[in-house]
Amino acid sequence: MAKKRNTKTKKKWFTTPSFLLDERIRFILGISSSLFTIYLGLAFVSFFFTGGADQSKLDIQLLELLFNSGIRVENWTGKTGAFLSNLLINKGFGIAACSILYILTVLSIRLFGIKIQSLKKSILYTLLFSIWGSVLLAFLFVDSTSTSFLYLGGTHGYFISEWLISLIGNVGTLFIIIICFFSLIAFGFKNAVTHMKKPFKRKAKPEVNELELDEDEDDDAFENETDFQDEFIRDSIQIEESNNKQFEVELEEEFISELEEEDQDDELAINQSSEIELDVESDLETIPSTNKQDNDDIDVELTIEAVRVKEESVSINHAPMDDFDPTLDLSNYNYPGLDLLEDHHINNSEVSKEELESNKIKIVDTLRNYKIEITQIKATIGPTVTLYEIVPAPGVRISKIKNLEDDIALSLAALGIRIIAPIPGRGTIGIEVPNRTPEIVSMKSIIASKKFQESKYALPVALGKTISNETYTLDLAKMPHLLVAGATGQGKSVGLNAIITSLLYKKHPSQLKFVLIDPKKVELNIYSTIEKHFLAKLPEEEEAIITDIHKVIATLNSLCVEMDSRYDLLKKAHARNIIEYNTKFVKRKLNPENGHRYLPYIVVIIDEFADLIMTAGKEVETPIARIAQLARAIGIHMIIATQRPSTNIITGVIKANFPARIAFKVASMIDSRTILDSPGANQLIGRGDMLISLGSELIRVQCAFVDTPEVEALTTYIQKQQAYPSALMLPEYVSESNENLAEIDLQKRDALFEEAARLVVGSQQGSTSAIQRRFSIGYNRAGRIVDQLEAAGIVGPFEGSKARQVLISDDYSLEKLLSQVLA
Ligand SMILES: Nc1ncnc2c1ncn2[C@@H]1O[C@H](COP(=O)(O)OP(=O)(O)OP(=O)(O)O)[C@@H](O)[C@H]1O
Repeated sequence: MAKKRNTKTKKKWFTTPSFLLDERIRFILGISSSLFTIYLGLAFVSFFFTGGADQSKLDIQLLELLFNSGIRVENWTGKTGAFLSNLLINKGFGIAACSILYILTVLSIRLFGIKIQSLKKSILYTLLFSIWGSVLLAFLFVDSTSTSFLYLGGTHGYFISEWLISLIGNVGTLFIIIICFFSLIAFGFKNAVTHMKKPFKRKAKPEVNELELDEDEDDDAFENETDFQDEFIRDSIQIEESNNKQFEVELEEEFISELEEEDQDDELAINQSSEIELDVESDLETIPSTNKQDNDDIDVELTIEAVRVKEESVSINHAPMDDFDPTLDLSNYNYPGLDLLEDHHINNSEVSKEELESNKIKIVDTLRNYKIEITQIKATIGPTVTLYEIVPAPGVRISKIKNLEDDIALSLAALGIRIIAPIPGRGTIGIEVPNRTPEIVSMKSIIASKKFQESKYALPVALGKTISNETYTLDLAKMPHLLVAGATGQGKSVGLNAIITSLLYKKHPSQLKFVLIDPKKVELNIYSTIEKHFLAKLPEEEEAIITDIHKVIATLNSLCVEMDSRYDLLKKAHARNIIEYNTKFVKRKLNPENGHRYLPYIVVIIDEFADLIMTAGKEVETPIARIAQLARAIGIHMIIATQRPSTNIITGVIKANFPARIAFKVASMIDSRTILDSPGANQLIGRGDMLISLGSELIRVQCAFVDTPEVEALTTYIQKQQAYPSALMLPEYVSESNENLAEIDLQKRDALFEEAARLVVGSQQGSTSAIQRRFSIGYNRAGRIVDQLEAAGIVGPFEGSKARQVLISDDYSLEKLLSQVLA
């Protein structure tokens, strides 16, 4: 069942010219083509009546016919219509030439963007049919040419049939025509051979042993599928009379795909559904239904018919369509332009030759003081630091140079010197020295860079520039999550804005949603205006930017629910990850009626993760770890940021699940180790200077600078455009304890139960957070008490983000109820 369809890429027989990609041109061409079809149709019809009268005029030279206005014809569509009809019918394929109208109709409809048939197959089979038809008609009505102006088989038909008759005689020609007929049917219609063989096979017994075995196996294997799929599997066994399992599975998948409105470009049989349906209807009328269980042998025909009936209803209701385009919901959405961003580096000054030279001398001298000779030194100027790469003389111990970090810093009188000894893969030792006037790397230059613009990443993030001035981009989808830490004021918020900005520049609102968690309440608020375009939130939640700790817990758990439901969808679709799933969905291989939906990426950003861990501990750590462990394949990615890089915040669980980390400048080497598992972040110079650790790699990057007014301009630009009616709704999260309401034993109620009941009734507020605050207890315990209150009938059921209804209106009723409960 889970076997994959063979996904060979097929070469396109025809590539659409670029001008046809313009919808307006397609529309105009569609109208023109439709009107031309009608015109030609009228010309043909008229030709049958007026062709005789016009014949003499049609024999004159074409140019004269067309340009001599003195010549008039009877044909309703004028000389052009008369000429075309004569050319296609009499000089071409006879009456069979009318089939060109069919091709033109399919083409016109296709130009309007509606795909009812495969154009390739329509053209091919219609042309073959015309050739065959013209030969047949010419053969049958060979004498009619002498009595009528109309050549029923056209000149082509007469020529071929005359030639065949001379070659193989009348009988031979008839046989050739019959062979061609069956060939056309056999190749043109799927399963046509089976249907044609039906009358002969009716009494023939299938090879019982093999087939019975296969059928049993398949019944077991697919017992959880619908009856209809079972039928199909039997169908595939019997049609092919083969026990080749692989092939059955392929057929079955193909069929399910058809059900789900697959774009059947390559399957003429499905395109010809009306013929199949006709076939089936007549079969059903004539063949009495046979109970399969009555017969020990497999009834080939009966099962095939059952399948066809199902196929019929599906193919009528869901004609194959073009690929689904998720961006069509907001088809007028304009991606933001570069003009919204600013050029911050206008005042940037370059590192002078003199600065480089003096640094070089100081480095060489300091090393010499410690008896370390170098053979080579090379400088690479970065935006904020310059990397001096040195090759030490043979015999120098690398650790010796490494230990001189402080001495070199002293002699250069500069902070933020970092020694990389050795530079991996280069065979040199690097000394990073901050530039006297650091350059600001503007977000604009990074977004405009070729690397970012041409990036094919699923979630492209442009972070800044490396030490060699290259644009540094990452695919967040591959990370798959990111931990960002750094002391306050070192560029973390700017870094988060750079990440969000780059995603906003590349993604359509249908493809990406952010869940923004901001306990500090100020950092991410700027994005609230793009709620209906790019944000996701809990149902009935007013604010899309989550600031309340309880809502954070509910949101994280809701993301876990979303994660589980996405996994179910992937499983149902036999897709391994979101990309495969969405590709199938876009190709219309997944039916929305079966719960399938286009899955946008969800990027969860938590700014100040420390606040959450401090207040809710495990309650946030557990869902974060769960999402981090599992969410990669289903397109949920997390970025968590903190300015407190201590081990009680960045716990082992968090670290284990966030292999990709960014460190801005931190106060101590210990902090650096906590974030990156190595020192270095303590030697950064701040203001966006950062170290990115991707597993084993450690890269120094100057973060792109994007200022608040720029982000505002960007969000305003997006906000002004057509939006979805609301933010993406995350699934409602119902706490687990709630589900087991029936199992709650009030005899084992919480010690605070009574007090909580009085609080709730007194304040007429059934909120978990109120209980939590009032009694200074954890969220879980407060949740359990509320569940017990519900079980006792004091509060109503969970209602999403709204507070629960209080069912007891006064203290008297409460005391009465409590006396019963406590008894
Ligand atoms: N990439 C950068 N390039 C140039 N300057 C920067 C960059 N990033 C930050 N800065 C400067 O540093 C200041 C502080 O940055 P930011 O607000 O991002 O710090 P932070 O780490 O988020 O601080 P906090 O944790 O207190 O919010 C900015 O106002 C800006 O002047």
